[in-house]
Amino acid sequence: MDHRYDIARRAAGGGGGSGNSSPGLGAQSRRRKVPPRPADFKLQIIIIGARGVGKTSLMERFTDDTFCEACKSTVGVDFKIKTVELRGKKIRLQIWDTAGQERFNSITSAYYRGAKGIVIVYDITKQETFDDLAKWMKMIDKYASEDAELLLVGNKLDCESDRVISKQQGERFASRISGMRFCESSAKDNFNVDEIFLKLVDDIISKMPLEMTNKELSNSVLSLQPEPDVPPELPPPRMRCC
Ligand SMILES: Nc1nc2c(ncn2[C@@H]2O[C@H](COP(=O)(O)OP(=O)(O)OP(=O)(O)O)[C@@H](O)[C@H]2O)c(=O)[nH]1
Repeated sequence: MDHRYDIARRAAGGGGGSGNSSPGLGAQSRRRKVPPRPADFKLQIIIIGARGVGKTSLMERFTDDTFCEACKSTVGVDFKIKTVELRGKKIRLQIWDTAGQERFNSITSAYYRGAKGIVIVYDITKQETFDDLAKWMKMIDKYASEDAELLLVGNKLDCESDRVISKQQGERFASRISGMRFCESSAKDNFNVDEIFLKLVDDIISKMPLEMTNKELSNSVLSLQPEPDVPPELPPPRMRCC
């Protein structure tokens, strides 16, 4: 793990309150929690890729440090929030997990536009999930913002003995697309998971104009708004449970 990346714990209560309370205040006041410092801005990241490659597992490993062996397939979209600190900024990440099944493409495509970062996942043990990458790239070309950062991820690295896609193949694919990064991960073994998201966020903020990272962003697409920002024509995302 690269220690430049410092994941902020969402400090609900910030130390339990008792250490910050005046002794003369009543029980009600002693219980009052210190509000966490608000995030400086918000970023949306979307995870795409074929069915069963581990999109939900990567998201849940990153946000909750959990792994589900037998997850249900995502229907439409799901999301999770995580706040991180990078380059002295507190960033609220809204991570959108999309269904890999083709029949949901018309729903999931609506979430591409607002994403500043896109994680494209394949399964290193399944050839067809790698072959599908061209299709996902077409979706990106059609629906995503041109300046979105792209990261290709070969997941299920713990299944090395079943590997059919070499690391070089993944690297080669990514090298053909301008600015696309590549890495392999295991949501199961928690390998490279934080790195995927934090590197992507670091890339995004390093390319943002300084004034956007420095001051209030009330008029920008990155401004803090009530969550989630569901495209207006869509129903709210399904809250998935394993
Ligand atoms: N061995 C191994 N299994 C994994 C890993 N990541 C996910 N899985 C398993 O792969 C299956 C599918 O994982 P999901 O996270 O639901 O995949 P998904 O891409 O979100 O699937 P859809 O929602 O159908 O698009 C589950 O049984 C997971 O437990 C991994 O890193 N290693």
